Amino acid sequence: TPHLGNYLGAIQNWVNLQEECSSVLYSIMDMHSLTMPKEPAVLRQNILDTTAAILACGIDPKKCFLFRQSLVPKHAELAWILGCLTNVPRLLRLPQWKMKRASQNNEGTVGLLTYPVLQAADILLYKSTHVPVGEDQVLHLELAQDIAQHFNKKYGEFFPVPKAILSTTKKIKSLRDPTVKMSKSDPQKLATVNIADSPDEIVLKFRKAVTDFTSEVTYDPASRPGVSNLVSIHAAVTGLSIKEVLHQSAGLDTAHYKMVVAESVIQKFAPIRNEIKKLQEDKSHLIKVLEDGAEKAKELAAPIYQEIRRLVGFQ
Ligand SMILES: Nc1ncnc2c1ncn2[C@@H]1O[C@H](COP(=O)(O)OC(=O)[C@@H](N)Cc2c[nH]c3ccccc23)[C@@H](O)[C@H]1O
Repeated sequence: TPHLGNYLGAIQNWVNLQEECSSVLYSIMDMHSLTMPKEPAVLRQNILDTTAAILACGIDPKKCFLFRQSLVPKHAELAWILGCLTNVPRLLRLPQWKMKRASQNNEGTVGLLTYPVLQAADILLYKSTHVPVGEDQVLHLELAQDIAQHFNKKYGEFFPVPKAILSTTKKIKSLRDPTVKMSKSDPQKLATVNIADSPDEIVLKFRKAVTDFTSEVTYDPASRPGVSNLVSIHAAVTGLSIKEVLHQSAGLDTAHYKMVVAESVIQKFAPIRNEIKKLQEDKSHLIKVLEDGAEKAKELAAPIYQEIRRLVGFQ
């Protein structure tokens, strides 16, 4: 299920975008998910849980395309074509490869290495013009832009060069190591707050959050990354500015402040958590949402992919 970073850096904006834009696609990236080893039963459950969470956050399949990536096989087909336009050294330089490969005994898989190419295919298969992402994904989007330009140069102007819509929320950091981003794949259970966590889990994770030896609450990400991360989270979930949050917290020590932030997170996600639980009970509804969305996505992709086949010489 999504974590605080996903919600504050991404999903919150997605809900607004579906209101503002006429053609918006959101996808449960189950093929990307395989890049980190998973038991089949776990993956199956994650797909449904993520869908329930996304719907509970306010994504409305009537206002957007919401679908499961692997139900639209053209993502993989296009990734192959785009992979043939991408240099291996470029992929080897990407920080996510280096980081995640380290967690696989430094023996990353082909899937992990070429994952950003699949991401480019996710975007270009629909001739997308704008991609809402957090700043951690900027390098991947730059790769998609370069691949689009490379394709256009080789085969003639075809893909729009997709632009990032960057979220205003800064990267949310791990609660155990505030120098790295909060991440789904973090092996430390206390590092990542999921939006469906129980109040007790949320309190525990914030209580154990790594800060420093100064008890005052200040915002200085460079020299005090731990407490500054808490301030960022507090501001983002309450909708207040950093200044307002600091003003409210004047006089608190970090131990008390952690509980204030935990409480604000609990408050923010209580209704979403209840809605997730309700949606999880209706598995067939979740499956149908993803299948209906995939049919719509396939229709949108078909003529574009047909043209790509012609351009590269498959037809
Ligand atoms: N700690 C954090 N703080 C703030 N924002 C964060 C944090 N962690 C994640 N995000 C944002 O959440 C979205 C999904 O993140 P993923 O890492 O699953 O997201 C990823 O790993 C992508 N490769 C998924 C993907 C696959 N295909 C695509 C095509 C277009 C856009 C995205 C994709 C992202 O917007 C990300 O910026």
